[in-house]
Amino acid sequence: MALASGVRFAARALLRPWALLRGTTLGRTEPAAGGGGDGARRFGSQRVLVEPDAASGVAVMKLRNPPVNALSLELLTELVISLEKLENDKTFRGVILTSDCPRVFCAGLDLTEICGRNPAHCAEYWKAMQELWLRTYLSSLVLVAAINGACPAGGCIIALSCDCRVLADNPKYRIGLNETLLGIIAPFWLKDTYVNTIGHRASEQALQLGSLFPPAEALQVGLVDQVVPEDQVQSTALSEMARWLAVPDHARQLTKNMMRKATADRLLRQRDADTQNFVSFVCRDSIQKSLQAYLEKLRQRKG
Ligand SMILES: CC/C=C\C/C=C\C/C=C\CCC/C=C/C(=O)SCCNC(=O)CCNC(=O)[C@H](O)C(C)(C)COP(=O)(O)OP(=O)(O)OC[C@H]1O[C@@H](n2cnc3c(N)ncnc32)[C@H](O)[C@@H]1OP(=O)(O)O
Repeated sequence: MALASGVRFAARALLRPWALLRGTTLGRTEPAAGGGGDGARRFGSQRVLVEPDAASGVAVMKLRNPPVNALSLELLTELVISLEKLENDKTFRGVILTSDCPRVFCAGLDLTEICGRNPAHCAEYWKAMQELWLRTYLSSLVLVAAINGACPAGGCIIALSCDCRVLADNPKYRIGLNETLLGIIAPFWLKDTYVNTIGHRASEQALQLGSLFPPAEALQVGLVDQVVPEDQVQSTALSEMARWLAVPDHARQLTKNMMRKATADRLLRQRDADTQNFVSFVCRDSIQKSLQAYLEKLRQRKG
């Protein structure tokens, strides 16, 4: 079901002008630096770099939307399409998601997509966010997040929808759902994903407080599976991948589906209502004011 809706979304995206706007170049293939054969060819789009390794069946997908990988509409669209491309290619069994931007894995929702925008734009944006979550949460591929930077809010959503998370041991790289501190509320499907990962009580506390966990605490609460020195994030993600790929695909995929389907179905059943909730909530004057103030604060705070 999610696959069908993903295909529909991708087709829609390709037909819609915004998918082609601002320099999006989907499906470009080019040799990796220093690379030679098929396994070293990389492809992707302007904001998502894919480095496939056909021999191992693993692709590294890098978010590159500088300066902070904010989830713009274009980035969301390109992530969905790149993932779909890998899912449709039977060569690939696993994807490592990481950042191409220094110090930041992903800054979450691109606040400029919901500040001062009209309701139709906010609705389109939120549908793209839902689609990325559904697509990653239910992916038949093994997804490992190699978290090499700060990972707040929407960044944490992406990491949580992976099967496994490896975080670089740097106190500046905090991870969590800090929505309440912005005066906004995590949607129910994100809350469910949090609860599925760290349990009810820990989620209740962390969500209300808007906690952003430094690495040791993130490990302790179960938000990430490994914390390693920064220069070992990629190699550890590859070792984790090998562990997950040692399991026969069909058994692992059916088990993943059994564990996650109910959570995804809950959103699929009320996707339109969730979109309407989001739009009416973020378009309120009071919410717009607090988002605007938060953006201003970010712009003034340097370093
Ligand atoms: C009743 C209720 C009913 C219904 C509810 C329905 C729906 C719920 C509603 C909403 C749910 C939303 C769920 C998800 C939410 C989110 O993701 S919100 C976004 C949260 N993100 C953050 O809080 C992170 C903010 N950013 C940072 O903390 C830092 O930037 C960083 C730690 C990521 C990186 O720090 P630095 O490297 O120091 O970089 P700078 O801070 O200097 O930033 C550089 C540049 O980037 C701009 N920027 C940063 N983050 C964002 C962003 N998220 N969106 C847009 N722009 C961002 C920042 O302003 C700087 O810009 P310039 O000054 O260079 O112009």
